[in-house]
Amino acid sequence: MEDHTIYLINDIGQYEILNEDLSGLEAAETIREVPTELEAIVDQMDALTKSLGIAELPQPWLPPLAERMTLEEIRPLSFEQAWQEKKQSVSILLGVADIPQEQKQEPVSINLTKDGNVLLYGAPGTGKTTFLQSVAMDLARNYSPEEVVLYLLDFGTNGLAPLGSLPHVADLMLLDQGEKIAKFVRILEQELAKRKKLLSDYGVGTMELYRQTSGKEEPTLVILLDSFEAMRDEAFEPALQSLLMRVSREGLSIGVHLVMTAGRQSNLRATLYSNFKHQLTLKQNDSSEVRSIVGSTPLATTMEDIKGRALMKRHEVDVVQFALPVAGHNDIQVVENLRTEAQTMREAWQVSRPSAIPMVPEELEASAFYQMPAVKEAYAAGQLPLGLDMETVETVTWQVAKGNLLYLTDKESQMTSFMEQIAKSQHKLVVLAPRLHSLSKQEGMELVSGEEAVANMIEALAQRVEERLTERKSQHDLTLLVYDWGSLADELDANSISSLTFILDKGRRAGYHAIIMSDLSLGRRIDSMSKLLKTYKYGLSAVRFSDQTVLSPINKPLREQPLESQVHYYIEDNIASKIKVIME
Ligand SMILES: Nc1ncnc2c1ncn2[C@@H]1O[C@H](COP(=O)(O)OP(=O)(O)OP(=O)(O)O)[C@@H](O)[C@H]1O
Repeated sequence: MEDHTIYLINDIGQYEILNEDLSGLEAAETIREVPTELEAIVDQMDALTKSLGIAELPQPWLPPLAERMTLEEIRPLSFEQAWQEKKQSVSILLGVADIPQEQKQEPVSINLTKDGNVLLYGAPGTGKTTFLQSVAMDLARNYSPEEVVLYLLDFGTNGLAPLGSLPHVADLMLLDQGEKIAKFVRILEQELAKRKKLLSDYGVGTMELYRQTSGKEEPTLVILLDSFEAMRDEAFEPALQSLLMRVSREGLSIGVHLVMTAGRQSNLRATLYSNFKHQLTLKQNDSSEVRSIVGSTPLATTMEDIKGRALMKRHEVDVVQFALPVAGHNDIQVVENLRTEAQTMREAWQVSRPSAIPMVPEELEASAFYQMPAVKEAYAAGQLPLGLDMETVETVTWQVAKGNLLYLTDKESQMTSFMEQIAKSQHKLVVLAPRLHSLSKQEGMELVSGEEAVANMIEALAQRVEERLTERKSQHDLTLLVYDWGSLADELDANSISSLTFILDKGRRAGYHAIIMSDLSLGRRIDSMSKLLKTYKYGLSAVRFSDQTVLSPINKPLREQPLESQVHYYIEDNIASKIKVIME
């Protein structure tokens, strides 16, 4: 509290009071705050103008931008209705811009069809993930899943997960799903190539012209990527970076767009970020970082520390408050409401949804495999399903026309398990096994073991093959299973081996097809049957190519990784691919 008393200091240094204390404060019992003169005058004028009934003049400036707003508050809409309407282009509503020099605040949108890609930077916790949530919700409410398809790459803190159930979302990928991301890259590469070809077939330069000339339409694909920097040093990084580069460069004309967030511009290559027409930034710790993104502006040093408050270069650099995707008093409520609305949209969309990135299950249970519709169909059609293609997830079956199938494995348990799988087929089966084996007799198959019995069976079969060849019967009649050739070979004499070689070599033309299971000792054997097997280019291998020399396709990987559990090589026409099998 200030003391306004004026004193005279006399010759002997004493204080003499010169004025009277007019504050009246001595009378007050407790004094907490004294109004300033300005406040007292303002209060007095306020009371006076009210008592005289004088109306307030409008303020010459707009109130400051709201710190929280939702998309719905800026532009209310019903998604059911919006999905029905045909639109010329795809745009996203970001929030509201403050333009004090023009005394206005206005909604800000970005037209993806026209401008392509968006890149938002920001220090940690400034609102990057929320921005992507809003972009996804705005797109989902305005465009049907037939018009816009979203791919979500969530390398941050799972912030995009609540959007997963939107019917527009083809798939959601997390940082630790490298295999899925690698597959996503391949799928998108194919999609880009397909779209470019569509345009060239019709001799047009944009998707809009393609729509007009062909009468057909492709959905706009939007890739939302949160936390660009987080993918550093991941195995998929080079492939994904090169895809992002391609999309940022070529995506505009073919309707594939990128909306991405990152911390700092210096973490990206200039060749990448310069392809983004719109680069925006939330608060940064360093104002020079802000200037390098939006250009020189005094606003760089005065950015307020408000969540979702950004700078965006339009005609000038403007301050923009991003809208929240949905209402909610706190983050938990926002996430809850996001989930609910995404689910409501999913239920409302009864038409087909975009295809997810096909992935085989981490662990393929035998029971689940046999329940798969495609597997059931294959068995019903008389085929033998071998496993699921790792890339397409389609069922791979034994193509009898391609020849006898060689199965190489160093585990007997895998041979037994494969045998059970074969026994479920409708083929007429004869199994030749060594004396010691762990096979149990299965319905529908004739199990022969022991030297004599096997030798007799081989002679009988060889004779039958001769007869059928003369009778010109070539229809698939019998499947011969040679179980554990490595052990069986040691039990057979030269005659039996030569007859067996004859059955395998000539039997196919007589409808006698064979599956041969062997351990890796096959590589060292020099009998006629083993020599024949070593010429096979059709088979399954449970071991790496670097561990065996029998099956050696032309596309052998240079640096071969160990095979993951339940993954085998499937070699057809000397080309290898990976399949997931139920053999463990
Ligand atoms: N537009 C907005 N309006 C109001 N609050 C917001 C807005 N955007 C974000 N927030 C709030 O700011 C906080 C951080 O948001 P968000 O997680 O999106 O930031 P981030 O930059 O992605 O963080 P990180 O760097 O940790 O990934 C959250 O509490 C969120 O609710």
